[in-house]
Amino acid sequence: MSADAKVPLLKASAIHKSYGDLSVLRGVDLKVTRGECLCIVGPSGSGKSTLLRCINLLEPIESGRILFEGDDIAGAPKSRAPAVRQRIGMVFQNFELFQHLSARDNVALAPVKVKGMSRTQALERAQMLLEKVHLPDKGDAFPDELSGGQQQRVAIARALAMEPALMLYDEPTSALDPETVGEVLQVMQELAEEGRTSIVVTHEMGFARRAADRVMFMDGGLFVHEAPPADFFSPDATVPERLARFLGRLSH
Ligand SMILES: Nc1ncnc2c1ncn2[C@@H]1O[C@H](COP(=O)(O)OP(=O)(O)OP(=O)(O)O)[C@@H](O)[C@H]1O
Repeated sequence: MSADAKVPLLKASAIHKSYGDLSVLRGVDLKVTRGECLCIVGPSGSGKSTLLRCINLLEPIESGRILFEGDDIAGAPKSRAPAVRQRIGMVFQNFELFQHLSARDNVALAPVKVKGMSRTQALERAQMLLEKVHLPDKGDAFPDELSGGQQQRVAIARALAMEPALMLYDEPTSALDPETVGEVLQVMQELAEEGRTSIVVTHEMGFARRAADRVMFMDGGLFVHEAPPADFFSPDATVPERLARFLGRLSH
C-alpha cells in the first residue's frame, strides 16, 4: 500500500456548526478512507445534510478541522473553495440540473467551463458517463422529458464528469417516485463497488445494508454509533437505545 493510500481521504475533527441559537453539529469527527462507501443515517434534523454541506464548503464551520487529501480545506481562503468542489462531487435531493440544457450538455458543461476540455471531448465523455448510469439513449433529452430517477442519474453522471475523488450524496432518492428509487440506488451501488469513495446520507436502510462499508448513526449533531452494516443492522448487536428506536426495535 502506498503512503498516499494510508492517509484518510477525508478527516473531519471536532466540527461545530450552528444556525443562530441552534447548535446543529456539536463536535463531529469523521474519517473516510479511499475506496470506502460510508452511509450516514439518522432522524430528521440530526445534522446529516449540514455535515455534507460543510464538507463541500457550501457552509462555513465555526470550529474544527476538515482535512481533504491532506489539505486543511475549511481553514483555507474562500477563493480555494471552487478548486475543492472540483474534487468533491455532490448529488442533491432535487437533481438541480440545468433545465435549458440536454442531458448530454448538462454532463459536459463543467469539464468545458471549468477544466477547459474541448467540447468534442467533453461530449464524448458525457455520452460514456450516460452509458455508465444506464441512460445511453437519453443524451438529447431535456430534464423535463426525463423521470425523476433518470434526472438523478444524469446528475450523478454530471458529478462524475469532474472525476471527483469523493462523491457526496444528500438523500438522493427522497424526492423520487418509489418506482424509480431502485434504478438510482443500483447505479450508486455499482459506483461504490467500483471503489469510488462516497458518503451517502440516506433513509434507504436496504441500500446501507447492501452497499456500505460502514454505517454511521447521527443523532443531535453527533455520531453516536458506527459499525459495518452486518453488525449495524444485526438484531443481536448492542446499540444505543436511540438507534434501536430509530431502527424500530423498541416501542416508542
Ligand atoms: N440554512 C439553514 N438555516 C437555519 N437552519 C437550518 C439551515 N439548514 C438546516 N437548518 C436546521 O438545522 C437542523 C439540521 O438540519 P439538516 O438538514 O442538517 O438535518 P438532516 O439530518 O439532514 O435532516 P433530514 O433527514 O430531515 O434532511 C434542522 O433543525 C434544520 O432546520
